Amino acid sequence: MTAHLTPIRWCDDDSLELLDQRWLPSRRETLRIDTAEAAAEAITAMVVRGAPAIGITAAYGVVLAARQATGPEWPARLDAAMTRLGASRPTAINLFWALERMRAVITAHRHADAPPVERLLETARDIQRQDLADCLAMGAYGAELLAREAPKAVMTHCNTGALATGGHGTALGVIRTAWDRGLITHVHANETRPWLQGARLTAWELAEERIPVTLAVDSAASLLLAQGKIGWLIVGADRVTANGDVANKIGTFALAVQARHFGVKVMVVAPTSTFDASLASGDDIPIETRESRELTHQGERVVAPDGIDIYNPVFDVTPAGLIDVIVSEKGVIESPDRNSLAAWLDASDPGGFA
Ligand SMILES: CSC[C@H]1O[C@H](OP(=O)(O)O)[C@H](O)[C@@H]1O
Repeated sequence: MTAHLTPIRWCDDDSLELLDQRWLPSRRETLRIDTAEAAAEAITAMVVRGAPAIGITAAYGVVLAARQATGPEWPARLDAAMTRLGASRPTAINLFWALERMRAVITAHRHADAPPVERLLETARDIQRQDLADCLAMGAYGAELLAREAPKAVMTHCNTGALATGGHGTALGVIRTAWDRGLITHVHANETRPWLQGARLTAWELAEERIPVTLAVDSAASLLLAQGKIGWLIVGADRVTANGDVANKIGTFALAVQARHFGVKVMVVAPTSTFDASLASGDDIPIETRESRELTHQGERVVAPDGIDIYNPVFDVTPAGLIDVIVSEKGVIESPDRNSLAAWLDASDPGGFA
C-alpha cells in the first residue's frame, strides 16, 4: 500500500531520511541527511519533489539547522538556513509557506539563549501530519464530484501521490479515493517528460495498489481525450494565484486546452498551502527551468546533438478560465475564474488569502 507511504521520515537520531525518488521504480534507496544545506540540495536535485513534500522537507531542514545553531548568533544562522532552503526551487509556494510557518516559531523565541528546537520539530511534524489530513479531505471532496456521473476513466499528469505529499496525494489522492468508492474505471497516466514523474512514480504508485493504469507518451493525451472515454483531467498544482490561475507541471496548460476542446472537465487538487494571494495572476509565478541534461540524456545515453540549444521549463501556467473546479481541503470552488478564492481562506492562513 503506497497511499500512506511518505518519502520523508524524521529519525530518532535527529536526522532526516528521504526516499530518493530519482531511482524509482527500479530501486528504493533512501538518503539520510543532517544539515539544512543537504536538505536544500536534495530538493534541488529532486531526491524529494512535489509541492507539499518540498515544503515538509524544508521545514525539517530548519530543524536540522536549529539543532546545530548555538550561541547568541543562532537567529542569524537560522535565517541563513531559511534563505538557503528558499533558494532550492522557485515555483512551489508550499516551500515558502512552510518556511514562514517555521519563521513564526523562531520570531516568537528570537530573544531566547538557544533555538526552540523541540517547538520547531513539532511544527515540522504538524506540517507533515496536516498535509496527510488535507489530502484525505481533498480525496473525499474530489470523489464527491466524480460521484455525480457514471464511472469513467480519468487522466492525470506528473505525480501528485504519496510521494509528493504527506501521504495519499492531492490529485492522485482523489483518484485513490474515487477508485476505492467505485467511481472511476481506469487511470490514464502521462509519462511526463523529461523527468518522467508519471511513468516512474504515478504508474508505480497505482500499480502497487492494483489500480488499473495505462501509461502513454505525453503527446498521446490529445488522442485519448478525443476518444470520449475520459471524464476528468485531474491534476495537482505548485501555485494557485488570487485569480485562480494555476502553475503545474509542464504540459498541464496544453492538456487543459485539449480537455476544454473535447468537453473533458478539469479538476485541480491543491491544499491551501499551495495558494499564493500575493500574486494577482499566473503571469507573476516564477517558472523553474532545469538543466539541459534532462533533455539531452536518458541516463548515460545521449539523445540529442552535443551543444544544441535547450529550453527546459518544468512548469507552466493554466489560466483559471480553463479550470472547471479547484479542490482544496476547505472545499470545492467551481469556475475559479469567476468565483474569488479569497472566500475560502481565513486571515489566519499564512501566505493564504487574507
Ligand atoms: C502534489 S505535487 C504538486 C506538483 O509538483 C510536481 O512537480 P515536481 O515533480 O517538479 O516537484 C508536479 O507539478 C505536481 O503536480
